[in-house]
Amino acid sequence: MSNSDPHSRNQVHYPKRELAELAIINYKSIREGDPVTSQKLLEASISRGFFYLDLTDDSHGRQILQDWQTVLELTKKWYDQPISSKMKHYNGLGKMGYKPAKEHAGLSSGTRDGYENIRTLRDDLFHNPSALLPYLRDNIALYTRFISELNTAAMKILSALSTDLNLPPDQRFELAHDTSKPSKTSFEVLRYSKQQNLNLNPTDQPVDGGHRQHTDIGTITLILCSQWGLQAFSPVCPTSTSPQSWQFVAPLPSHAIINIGDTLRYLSSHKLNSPIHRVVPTEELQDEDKFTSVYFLRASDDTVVRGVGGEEVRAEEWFGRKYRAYERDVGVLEGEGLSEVPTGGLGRN
Ligand SMILES: O=C(O)CCC(=O)C(=O)O
Ligand SMILES: [Fe+2]
Repeated sequence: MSNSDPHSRNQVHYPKRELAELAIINYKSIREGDPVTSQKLLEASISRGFFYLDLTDDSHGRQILQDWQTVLELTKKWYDQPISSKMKHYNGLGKMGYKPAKEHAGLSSGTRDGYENIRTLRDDLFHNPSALLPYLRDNIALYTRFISELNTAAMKILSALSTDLNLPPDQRFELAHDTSKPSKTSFEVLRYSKQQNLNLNPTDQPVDGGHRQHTDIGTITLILCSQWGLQAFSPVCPTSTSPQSWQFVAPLPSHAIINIGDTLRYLSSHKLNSPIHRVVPTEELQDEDKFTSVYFLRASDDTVVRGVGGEEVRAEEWFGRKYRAYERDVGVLEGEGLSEVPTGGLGRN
């Protein structure tokens, strides 16, 4: 195995963790339109729906990595204020601004999630800066550059996939992402509180924490994270007879983690896979909070797709339905006939 192989590299430190074997896609090659890389990208998007994007040997990739560090520093500082100050920026479920922990269901029935979130809508950044959180507005040049680069990366991936799938010009995925139309595209930074008491729970009851299993709502998700916790469900096909398991997605330095979301699965007539994933607290991280920075590229609000059960749904409506479902406990969702929503119809809630 080569040195850049995520499995050989991480097995040394985490021998007991089952790892997801994901393809590594070189961003520079995607930008240059290399057909071999593009084919590899398509295969990864059809199979796991998860892959790494190597940002190292491209100037735009390096700019993303550099700006991410500055954004993280600013965000960590913001998170360190008292909850009462942060709650002034809470605008409700699925809205821009601050989200406190426990708003969504947790990893198992009866528990709640373990992360706070700051959501910035791309539309606010470009068209309505007065709606931004003040610390973002004070650094608007940085955020504009960073989010523009993240958007370019996500759009390059979409465009390569449209070409790989030989889509006719009027059905290319890019067309559903017209930036002159409103969308729920957002940049978010999640903070998972450290789980210091995880293994000291005397009753062995499930505890609050992590991020419930779900599929993402939009088209392309680009994750920047240097800490463990993200897991992908395997096998990807719910009807497969091979053993089911959760596999860790190892954080690789200087690589983004990309996954496909529901809307792109629907737009591709279910050819591309929108993988089920979750975040679990891990023992090694109990002395520090985990931060995940994510760009969620989403189709414009008026995009119509055939979703769960083949019925038509607007992208905006799918967003609202997912958030209402994320909030509800698994048992409640079943009672309401909504258990397919968090995983986009992939059969596990
Ligand atoms: O925190 C992570 O690693 C992933 C977060 C995630 O899956 C999400 O916000 O949709
Ligand atoms: Fe997700």
